[in-house]
Amino acid sequence: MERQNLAPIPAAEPQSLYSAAAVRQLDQLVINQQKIPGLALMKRAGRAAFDCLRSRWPEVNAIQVFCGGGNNGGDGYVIAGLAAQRQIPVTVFVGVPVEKLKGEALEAYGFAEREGATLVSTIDAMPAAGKNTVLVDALLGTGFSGALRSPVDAAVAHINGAGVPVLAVDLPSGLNADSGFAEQAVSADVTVTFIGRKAGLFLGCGPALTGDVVFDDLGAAAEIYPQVQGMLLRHTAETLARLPARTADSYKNQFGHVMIVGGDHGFGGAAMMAAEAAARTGSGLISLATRPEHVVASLTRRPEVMAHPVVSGQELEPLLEVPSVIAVGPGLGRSPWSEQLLARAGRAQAALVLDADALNILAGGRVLAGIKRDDWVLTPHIGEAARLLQISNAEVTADPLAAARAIQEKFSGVVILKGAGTVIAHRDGTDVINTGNPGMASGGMGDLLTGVIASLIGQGMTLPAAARLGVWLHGEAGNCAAADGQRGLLATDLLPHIRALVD
Ligand SMILES: NC(=O)C1=CN([C@@H]2O[C@H](COP(=O)(O)OP(=O)(O)OC[C@H]3O[C@@H](n4cnc5c(N)ncnc54)[C@H](O)[C@@H]3O)[C@@H](O)[C@H]2O)[C@H](O)CC1
Ligand SMILES: [K+]
Repeated sequence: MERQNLAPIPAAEPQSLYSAAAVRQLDQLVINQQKIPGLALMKRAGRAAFDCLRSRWPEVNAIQVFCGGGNNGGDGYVIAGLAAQRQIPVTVFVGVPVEKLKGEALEAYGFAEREGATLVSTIDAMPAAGKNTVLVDALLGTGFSGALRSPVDAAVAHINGAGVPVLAVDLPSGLNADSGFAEQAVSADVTVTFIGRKAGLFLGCGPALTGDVVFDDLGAAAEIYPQVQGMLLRHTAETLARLPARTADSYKNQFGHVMIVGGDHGFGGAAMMAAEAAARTGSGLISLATRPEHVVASLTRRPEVMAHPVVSGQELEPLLEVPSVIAVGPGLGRSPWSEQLLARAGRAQAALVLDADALNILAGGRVLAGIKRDDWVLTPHIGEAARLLQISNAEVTADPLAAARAIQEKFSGVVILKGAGTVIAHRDGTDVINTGNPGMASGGMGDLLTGVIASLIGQGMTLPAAARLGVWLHGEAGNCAAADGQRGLLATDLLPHIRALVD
């Protein structure tokens, strides 16, 4: 089926993510072009955070602010001054001696002092946190780098051990603004971030550390944003409207033909799961090329799926002309049989989705060596990404954006690097989708995602749009299925929710 050349779907309310460097550029543009001085920005930041604190914890009767030596600390001093002005008892941990403070941070320190905040220079001088105490983490923001140095590390541990609500200013201290990597970091109930949403808030450890993310543009004008490069678009959802509508005269071919290739000895379930996910996402025709022993099971479980027994790549060849998209990988394994199937499918005309062991075989460099395709989607998790790049898992986790882009450069196509925040790298840029939940870290979830994405491509979406919508659908279905608890969540629990979301 000729894939309709659908224009990329305009994402619903795309929210932009930025690196720390890009936010500093935005900062400077606001100061220079809008003539808003840095101190005014700091006061707005402090005010935004303070107002968020009061609205979230109206019964607060004591505030403890932990200030670092930079402008993140400066924001903290503004918060302390505002609290003191309103007779809320406030104690500030002055993390860096006042003689080392400079510029706006020093002015903000003077504001807190004049308004009567209690300033202490050691952690153990901080009062015990009572029931209605709220802690404010203003230690580190976008200026953080490297491992936490003293006394910030002790302050972070103290905050995390206090057992009372925590508001993080701009970023939870210890979280890398670009990658979401964190070794030791504040765990917050809410993070108030300014001017630009940092990518790290939605990647890696970010979602687990930020609590709710509240954004305040501090008055930055809309025309400031397009001037900054390196925008990462965070799509909360592609509009579903562009999927072909199912009308009375629809015919099954119109919704694409997906073929799943996989299911080596003992792994037939994974392949069938992907086939079922494609069916639930709305594909008209689904076929499965798998080991003969899985054909009967497949036919009994899903008679709608056309199961083909294949014992070699040669047998697979003639089947490859028919589908509009082929997903290779669910339960594929790494046997000679597996390699033969990938070698053939990898050169088929149809668009491809490669997952799981198809990626591990590709990483081995013997099968499809050197091949690059614009019309394939690779869906590695951290370990598969590390193998594709021949680097360590830790290096991938340290900078998922860079890893996803590196894979895209090496193999072309669209790369979905799965994680707490999922990164989608493609020719025109990078998207981050943060949805799903920890309950989804169980077997079969990846097989489902493969089937969903293959189905959306088969229904005519462009590969980047199918990747964005597929990741979002998969995560949202996981959230719906986990409504009554994440423990024991099974991949098959998502299937009815996928169907409901696309309907
Ligand atoms: N445009 C905006 O987003 C606005 C941001 N504001 C706030 O300013 C900070 C960025 O301030 P900056 O001074 O550049 O950096 P930080 O305060 O985040 O940190 C620098 C501070 O921290 C020390 N430090 C760095 N790494 C470590 C480490 N590993 N261990 C210990 N200490 C470390 C460094 O020595 C400095 O003392 C931004 O996040 C916002 O909160 C503006 O106020 C409003 C507009
Ligand atoms: K902070």
